[in-house]
Formats: sequence, C-alpha cells, structure tokens
Amino acid sequence: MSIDFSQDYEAPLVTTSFTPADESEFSLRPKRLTEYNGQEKVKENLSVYIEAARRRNEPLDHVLLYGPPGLGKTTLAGVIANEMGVHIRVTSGPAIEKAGDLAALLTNLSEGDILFIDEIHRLNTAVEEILYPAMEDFAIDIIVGKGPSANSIRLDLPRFTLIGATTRAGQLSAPLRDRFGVSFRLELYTPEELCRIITRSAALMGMRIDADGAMELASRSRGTPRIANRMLRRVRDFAQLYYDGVITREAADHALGKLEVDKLGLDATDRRMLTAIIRYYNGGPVGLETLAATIGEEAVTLEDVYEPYLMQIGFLTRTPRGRCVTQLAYDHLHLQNNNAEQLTL
Ligand SMILES: Nc1ncnc2c1ncn2[C@@H]1O[C@H](COP(=O)(O)OP(=O)(O)OP(=O)(O)O)[C@@H](O)[C@H]1O
Ligand SMILES: [Mg+2]
Repeated sequence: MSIDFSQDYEAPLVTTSFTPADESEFSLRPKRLTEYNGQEKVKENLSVYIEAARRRNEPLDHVLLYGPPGLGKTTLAGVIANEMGVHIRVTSGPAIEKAGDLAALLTNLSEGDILFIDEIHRLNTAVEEILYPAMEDFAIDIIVGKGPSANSIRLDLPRFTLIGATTRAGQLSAPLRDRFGVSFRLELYTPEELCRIITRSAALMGMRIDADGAMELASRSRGTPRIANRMLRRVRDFAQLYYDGVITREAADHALGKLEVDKLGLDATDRRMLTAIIRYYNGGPVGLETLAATIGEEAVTLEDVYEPYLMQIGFLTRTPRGRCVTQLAYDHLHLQNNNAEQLTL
C-alpha cells in the first residue's frame, strides 16, 4: 500500500464553503421553485405552505433549512422570497455580534419580509435571546438607560419570516429550534438530478455538453450541486482546448483525472481519510478527533463536508466507538482487508 501524506492538494473542489471563484454561482442560482431541481419532498411541502400563506395574505411560518454545505440552502431561501414576492435580507450567525445589531436588522424589516440567517447555529446567546420574542410575538424588548433608572420597552416588529440555515442542526439550542414552524432537511442529490442541474448550468454558461458528459460530471460530484457547478467550470477549459468546446465524457474524465477526482468523486482528502483509518486504525473504529489530528484536518470539516458522502456511498459507518470503513472502501482503494475473514465468520 502506498500513501503519500506529504503531497499537498491544490485548491480543493470539496470545500466547506463558498469561495470567490464561485462568484458566478449567483447567475446559476435558480430563482423559482420550478427551476430548483431535486429535493422533491421539500418542494412539494413548501409549495403548499407558500400558496396557503399567500392566500391568507400572511407571511410564511419561520423556516429552518439544514443539511451538508452546497446543497442549496441559500438558493432555496432566495427562491422562497421570490415565490412569496417579498424582499429578503441576508445575514449570518457570526456577523451578528451584538443584540443591538439584530435589533437594528429586525426593526428595518417591512411587513412580510424574509430575514435569512445563514450559519444560525453560530449566533451568540445574547443575540439568540432577542430572537425568541421576535419570532414568537413579533416584538423585541430593549433596555433603555442604565442602573436603577433603566427601563425595558417593548417594540413591535413587522410580521416577518425568519429563514435559518445550518449545516449542524444538532448544535441549535432547543428553544430556537422549537420556534421554527417548519424545518426541512436537504438531502444529497441523485446523479440524475445533478445531471439536470449541470445541463442547466452549462446552458446558462453558454457551454455545450452531451448527455454522457453531464452524467460523468454528475456521478463524480458527490451529490452536491456546488461541486457539480465548480467542476463544470474547470472542465470547460479542457473542453475548449482539447475537445472542440464540447463537454463529452472523455473531456470530463480527462479534466477530473487531472484534478485527482476519482470515478466516485472522491478527492485526495477522502482517500487520505479512508486510508488513514485502514492503515493506522486497522479499519476502525477511530474517534473523529483522533482521525482529524492524524490527517491534519479539522474535525468539523470531516464531519460536515466529507462524511455525508462517504456514508451515502457506504464507505464509512459511524458507530458509538468511532468511524469504521467498510469492505467497499477497501475494494475501491485496492487495499487488503486483514479483518475480512473474521468478519465473514
Ligand atoms: N436544487 C438546485 N438546482 C439547481 N442548482 C442548485 C440547486 N441547489 C443548489 N444549486 C446550485 O448550487 C450552488 C450552491 O448552492 P447554495 O449556495 O444555495 O448552497 P448552501 O446549501 O447554501 O451551501 P452552504 O451550506 O455552504 O451555505 C448554487 O450556486 C446553485 O447554483
Ligand atoms: Mg449557503
């Protein structure tokens, strides 16, 4: 077995978040529910809630969107605003430092507006406490003055909709979670859904792509539209130089090979992670923190970004004692499983 831990990997396709290179994402973002591919169950329920709220002429209930990065939470929040025909104000948990910051945001909303708070699990407690009455009663209590003469006054807010997004619903406090009327878990996309997303993005970018080319990219995008779009942009260059500007299977394969993305969409970090579990922990179980330290990654990155896909394709399992790799992972990496005989007994 040969692993090269020293080799550093260039700007990865699989990153936790939005990077400046994704700027053109804005133009790729679907604006309406009908353009938003996949997540059928979410869309079905959402369209009922939206239609009902519109008929009652009321704002939509507060919505929590959660799931791995790049699956379309921010996009969906924008889609909801468009479908409701209202304005959306976008902010994020870490950006709201003081209770006063949130109070200012809330008092500036208009009736029916949407306030989108990304990474809502990162709100600090003082800020979160302002949010409770705001969500429940459309009011905030603010303290005026200091010491014995301090007074609490209640300010009424316009009726608004809060949309919260998080990759880690488990880290939300119970009182906050309970104040969302609806919560949706976004799932990894199927290759067919990604195919449609890729074909749509290619058209918007003015690129030609054939069905096999789209499928090749789709099956290597680890269920994630952001990664699919990112790959598409990188494959474009190869297609222009070597494949008459058409993204074929061959062009996609050529480009992704150069990017060290394998047939299943695994990148160097996935392979390092799996190989480390096999090599140093005999296939597991190994605790997440230990594993992260071994390969020099952050535990949250492994958990949020890498694990969901590795679990979906059945390469990794989570047990109470830690992470384990499966026989499928051994096979894919062409590594010998020394435990195999004992397991099959
Ligand atoms: N259902 C979809 N149909 C078409 N394109 C999509 C869909 N979902 C996401 N995308 C594309 O994927 C990109 C990433 O989506 P988005 O930024 O909404 O993800 P996110 O879940 O908010 O990620 P993060 O957790 O990192 O904030 C968008 O630019 C958008 O073009
Ligand atoms: Mg987002």
